[in-house]
Amino acid sequence: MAVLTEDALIKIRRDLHQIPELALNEVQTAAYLEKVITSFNQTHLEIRKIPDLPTALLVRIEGSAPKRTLGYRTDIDALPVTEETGLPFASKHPGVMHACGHDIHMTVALGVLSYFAEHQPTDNMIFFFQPAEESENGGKLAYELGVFKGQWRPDEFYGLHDNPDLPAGAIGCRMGTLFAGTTEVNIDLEGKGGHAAYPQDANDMVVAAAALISQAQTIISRSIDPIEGGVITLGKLEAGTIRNVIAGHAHIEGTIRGLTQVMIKRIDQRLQDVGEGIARSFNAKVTVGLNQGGYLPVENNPELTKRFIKYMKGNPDVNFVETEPAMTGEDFGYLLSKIPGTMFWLGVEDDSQLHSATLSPKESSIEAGVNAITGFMTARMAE
Ligand SMILES: CC(=O)N[C@@H](CCC[C@H](N)C(=O)O)C(=O)O
Repeated sequence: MAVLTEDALIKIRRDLHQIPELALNEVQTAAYLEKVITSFNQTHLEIRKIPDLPTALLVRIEGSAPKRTLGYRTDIDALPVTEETGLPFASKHPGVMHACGHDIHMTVALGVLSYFAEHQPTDNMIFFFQPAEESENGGKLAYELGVFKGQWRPDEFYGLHDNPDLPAGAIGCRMGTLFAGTTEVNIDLEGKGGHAAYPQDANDMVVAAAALISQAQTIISRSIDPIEGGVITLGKLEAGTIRNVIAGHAHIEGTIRGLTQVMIKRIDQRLQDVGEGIARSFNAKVTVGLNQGGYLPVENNPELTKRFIKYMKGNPDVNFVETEPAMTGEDFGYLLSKIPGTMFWLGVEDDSQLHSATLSPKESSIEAGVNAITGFMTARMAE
């Protein structure tokens, strides 16, 4: 296969959209990606699998006169969301959806890869198709497995995230922090179940969980500098079995966001404090589990990002938008803490937010993204 045309890219995106898989289970997705990649010109290309991270794929293209190795990363996992777009190519996997646009990310990466497979780059290139961005820290897992060593270590790493708030095909970026760091939150409350009619003999964890959730929201409004900001979202609550049994257990899952490690640690500590307070006041056992894993703030490298922005601003075919930091998280933050690089947005123009069941990115963004990235990589290699 030659360089992917716009029609081919859209077909690939729709195929991938129909087979979304959760973190570390991206088996069909990885097989599909491999099939597409093996259809490219293989002359200078090497595909590598990682036995301990079996849904990851790495591709190396040998440069003709390499001065460096350029890395490009895409995430490949999906979310436990039931799709409500009504599209003819909607998810075929019940309860799972590419609701964060990773189908777009993968397709753009394949488009860029197809170009350089056909037009040998001067620098070496590494493409990393990364499992488990939404949870489970795929980037960190790969790094800790020693994947990026020797000829597989990029000198610089680039990656994108789609953005429904930007016009289709626009490139958004900023110097400094692009995305927040996050902490995954798991809270368990243990009390005593009982009959609905006899609360005095039980210890109701629905009421304790409700109090904890309300108090947690005061952390941001009362303990955090409003100029700096932060987020606590508790997105999942499980408790009880039936209306007339007092629940003796509740489970809460959520996420904390801050633009600096200091801020994240401060919010983490305050949530621990709230958990201890609820334990005392409800005579319950409260376990607050906090795990940042690889979701460090996404810090763009100053030198490389300056070059990136200069290229995008100077390219008349690119609609470049200087963006504000966002509270979205990304485990690319971990890889950028080890290898310098730049993360940026690709506009996909949609009324629905990321992670929503109706997200429907504009497909014209794909070819625009491929062209902008291919152009940037080519220009970078000429420096
Ligand atoms: C771009 C995006 O939506 N990323 C996810 C990353 C998840 C981080 C982690 N699992 C957490 O939930 O804290 C996001 O939710 O921002």
